[in-house]
Amino acid sequence: MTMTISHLIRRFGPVEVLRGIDLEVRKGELIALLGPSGSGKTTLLKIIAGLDWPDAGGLAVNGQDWLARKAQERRTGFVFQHYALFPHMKVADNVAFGLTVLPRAQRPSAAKIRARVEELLHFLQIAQLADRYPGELSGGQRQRVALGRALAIDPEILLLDEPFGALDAQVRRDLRRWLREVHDATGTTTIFVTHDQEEAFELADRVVIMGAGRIEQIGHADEIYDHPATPFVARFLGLTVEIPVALRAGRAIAAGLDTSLLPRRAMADGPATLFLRPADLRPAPDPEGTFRVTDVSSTGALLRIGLEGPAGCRAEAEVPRRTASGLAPGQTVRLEAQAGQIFPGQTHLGGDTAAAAAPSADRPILKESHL
Ligand SMILES: Nc1ncnc2c1ncn2[C@@H]1O[C@H](COP(=O)(O)OP(=O)(O)OP(=O)(O)O)[C@@H](O)[C@H]1O
Repeated sequence: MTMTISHLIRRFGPVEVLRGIDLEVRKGELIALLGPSGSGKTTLLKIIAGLDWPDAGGLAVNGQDWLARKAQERRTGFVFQHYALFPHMKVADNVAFGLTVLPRAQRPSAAKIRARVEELLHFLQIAQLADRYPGELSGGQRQRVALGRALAIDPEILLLDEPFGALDAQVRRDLRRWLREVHDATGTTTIFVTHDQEEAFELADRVVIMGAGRIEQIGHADEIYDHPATPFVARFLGLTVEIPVALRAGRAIAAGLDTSLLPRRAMADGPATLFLRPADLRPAPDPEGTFRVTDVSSTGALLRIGLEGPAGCRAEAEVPRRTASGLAPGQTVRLEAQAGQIFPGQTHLGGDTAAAAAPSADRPILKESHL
């Protein structure tokens, strides 16, 4: 199955919650929709499932218009964060449910349903839970059962909305690996919503980053991590330090900032902003330095160094505690950028003032290349 989403728009009153979504999902793919709360991920998933309808745009599966079909006619499997399994039904009956309510003409015989459920429970490694009630399961076990229930009908597409969101970190990690194995074995095209970057990057074939109703970037985890397409994506991925620079012949230049480790960029000269992770900024004591340490705090392994630079520019560096000597409040330092991304325009003083902060759809995405 191939899904084509074209220029989908959804408004709630005056608010445009989906602002023109274009996305092609390929057969057998596991796609993660990643974005902050309120970016429209769940709304998009609900439209795909037929639980909500767009104001404009198209949704086609294998070339057929899915917006003309009711939810029951789409054969989607849906798993929510808090999936309400039927509490009065045993696990096996919960998993069988979708098959038992099929129209008579499509419904398998009782024996076939039993065999299918047994096979699925074994496959999902929850056969030992078959006779338990949902109230007798852990959160992780419940989500495995919920996935079994969604898979029982052999869905065209599996939609998962933060399915592990309510579980603790270790269980989440285990379930993530398990889900990837299940996906690889079934080949079911899957869309997975999360706001957890690690989860999206580890699980998905392709990650779709959403911000405020728009797709900001689509790509493989490594590609997005190494080359965030917009300032929004950069910030979302933790490049929270923004230093105003001048671009000259592809180099970022700022007083007291060594950028010689950064590759040259094929970008026009002019004002720009260097985005970095705090761990990629190395401060070194220097009486001539243009940045001043404002505060130092320790996490045990790391020191967090607050910095203030020219024109009130604020930055934060994170350095291994054992390697950081002489960094105390009041000390002037020079900075070395070990990695970072450059976007045109300046966002200095924390204000989103220029091109660098404008929504991506309003300006072309710059392709960066190493000269
Ligand atoms: N039925 C509704 N009526 C009005 N506004 C809605 C409705 N459903 C969603 N919204 C709004 O649409 C926006 C997008 O919501 P959505 O649930 O799709 O975001 P999300 O990215 O899934 O967020 P989260 O990660 O918190 O679930 C939010 O601002 C939300 O308040």
